[in-house]
Amino acid sequence: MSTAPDTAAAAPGLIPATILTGFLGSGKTTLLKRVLTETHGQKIAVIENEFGEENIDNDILVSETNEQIIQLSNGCVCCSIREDLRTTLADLAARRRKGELDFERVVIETTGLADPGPVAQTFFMDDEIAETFLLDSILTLVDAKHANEQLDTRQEARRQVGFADQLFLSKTDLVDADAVDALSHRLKHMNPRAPQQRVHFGEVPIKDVFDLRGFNLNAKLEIDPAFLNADDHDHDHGHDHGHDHGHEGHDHAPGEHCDHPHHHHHDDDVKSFVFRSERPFNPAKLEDFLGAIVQVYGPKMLRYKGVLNMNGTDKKVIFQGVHQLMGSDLGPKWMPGEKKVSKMVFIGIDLPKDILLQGLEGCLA
Ligand SMILES: Nc1nc2c(ncn2[C@@H]2O[C@H](COP(=O)(O)OP(=O)(O)OP(=O)(O)O)[C@@H](O)[C@H]2O)c(=O)[nH]1
Repeated sequence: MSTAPDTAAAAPGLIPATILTGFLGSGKTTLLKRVLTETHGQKIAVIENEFGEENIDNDILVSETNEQIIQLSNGCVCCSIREDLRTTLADLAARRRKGELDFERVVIETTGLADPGPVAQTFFMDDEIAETFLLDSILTLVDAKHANEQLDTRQEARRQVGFADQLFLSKTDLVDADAVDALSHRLKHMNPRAPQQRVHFGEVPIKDVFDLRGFNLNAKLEIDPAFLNADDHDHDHGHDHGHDHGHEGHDHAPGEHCDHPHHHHHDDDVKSFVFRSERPFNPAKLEDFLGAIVQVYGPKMLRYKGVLNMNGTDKKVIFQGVHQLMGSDLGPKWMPGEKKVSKMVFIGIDLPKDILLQGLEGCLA
């Protein structure tokens, strides 16, 4: 059933790789999930890089597809675990050669705070990787509802736009047409090279996602002279991660194993923490509590998501939000024997962790 990609002949033996990026909550997983569930006959290996230690996207993705999903957690793929990405790619290629794995392409979903530059570098810096993989393109999701603020305040968001070979504008349904046009105009100024396309809940034809061959090293060098200078990647162009690199007082610091702490700015204000419980939630209490919390802290709540055990259903409840906007879906059933543990991750700026954790505790049935 498997259809060989028609561009395979152009690059015999090289496995195309796509980097999927975009700020927190911009719709990366939504788009990827659509791509994985579409019947295109292609086998895709997915490398997921999750912020924080909980692999919630995995639960969302794996539940409905049977693709090969590899998790890179406990760090951000663009810095502290870049070596993990290299070894993961090398390992995937080796297992494919041995016939243990069967896939035609790789998608790397970065964290919403990743700088795509160093991720892309991996494909050029290492001979083994360069001889096996071909960086097809960097796709960047832009959240039409929140992009202006993100671009104003977050360097990562700007760099993600700058590096894109293709820009997808998500959530245009949440803003009026003039606002989308204005955003589009702004993006055009930032990256005139990347075509823009509006996507509604990740709905995009597969031909607009794969085999773009948009990655042009020269174009990358234009925006980033340090691009091929791996050791320097976080010096010269202000690799200004807002995320947390394992300094005191931080919980579940995503960059705990970062071995270049001196390269990073230490005024990191973005932190994450996890709520976990084996007791089910009372849905009404939870809704009231979260509704009240987002009224107050919404602007600081960059991203929150979880897989919840909720009274009244035998299915997992997939819950997520960005700032004041939140929503939930019913996922697959809990498997027999599976521990019904609710997990929620919050990523935000100066969030009142204790208030949130205690409040959630109070919503348990
Ligand atoms: N209204 C609207 N919501 C969308 C659209 N695309 C995605 N969403 C919602 O936005 C939220 C975030 O989507 P995800 O796909 O999880 O975003 P993400 O970029 O993977 O998030 P992180 O991995 O946490 O950075 C979810 O609730 C989606 O259902 C869209 O086009 N319109």
